[in-house]
Amino acid sequence: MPSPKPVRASSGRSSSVSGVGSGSSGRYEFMSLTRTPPLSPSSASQLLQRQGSDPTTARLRASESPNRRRRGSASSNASTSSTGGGQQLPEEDCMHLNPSIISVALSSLLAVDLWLSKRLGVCACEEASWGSARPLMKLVEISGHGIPWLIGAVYCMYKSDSAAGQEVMLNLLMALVLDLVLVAIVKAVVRRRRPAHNRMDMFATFSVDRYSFPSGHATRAAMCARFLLAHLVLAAPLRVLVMLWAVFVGLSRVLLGRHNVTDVAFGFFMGYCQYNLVEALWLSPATLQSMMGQLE
Ligand SMILES: CC(C)=CCC/C(C)=C/CC/C(C)=C/COP(=O)(O)O
Repeated sequence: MPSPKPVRASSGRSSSVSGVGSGSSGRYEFMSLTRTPPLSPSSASQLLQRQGSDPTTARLRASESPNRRRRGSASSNASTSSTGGGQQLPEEDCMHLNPSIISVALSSLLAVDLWLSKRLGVCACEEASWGSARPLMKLVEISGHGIPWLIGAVYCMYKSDSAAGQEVMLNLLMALVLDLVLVAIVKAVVRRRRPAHNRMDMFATFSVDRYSFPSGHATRAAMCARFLLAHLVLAAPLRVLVMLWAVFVGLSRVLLGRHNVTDVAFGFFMGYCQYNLVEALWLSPATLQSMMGQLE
């Protein structure tokens, strides 16, 4: 069952077509019009038949010849369902006029998300209300960037003098690469634009990083925090610090205007799940030896 899709009101065709279907149901009639191929005289009359409840359309219908109208209603009766008012509407349009609760809930969530994210973007530029905190936020951004984490993992693996330490760092490296790949895939599929108030002045980004869903910093922060808490022996204050760091990295994405709230929330969720994947794919010395053996 097709569900209503968001309408792009900016295209020239959209605005001219929506003018035909004014009224509260215009949006959904407009949806069905946009799916129709370029209008020929016959398809135009079919479209007009589908606008039965609209006053403008009713006037247009009145100007049609009676013969044509009779033919039209006879053929449409075969494929229509009746409405409460006794009017006949194509089944397709009936479905568009009854958007599911889920799509309404999703649209509302996205509207709240955009509104809240814009309000929270208080460090989006120097002139913003918390603009003076922007340099600090950018430091937090760097602390969650992929490059320092990759360099840090390689350095620690190289410096570690125990096999256990090297194993942990190797798996952290694998986790970081996995995170970059998964985030790039989701960003490329979803293609959600960054907030309009974001300044694209991040260092070292891939082309998919022009998209904002999910936040790569949030996935990395959640995954790395779980990784460090599970594999490093840390005193309680340090454990709290690791968790606070992860939360702050996520929060800073919204304050800097880089992301909407939902990008960060989903990023945290995705990073949390990614850690489970890392555990499942854990590279032990035995696995590594057998992999090396297969390569030789
Ligand atoms: C060695 C190598 C290819 C490193 C690539 C590291 C890199 C450029 C990571 C991208 C990090 C980044 C800017 C992610 C975007 O984060 P969002 O939170 O803005 O989604």
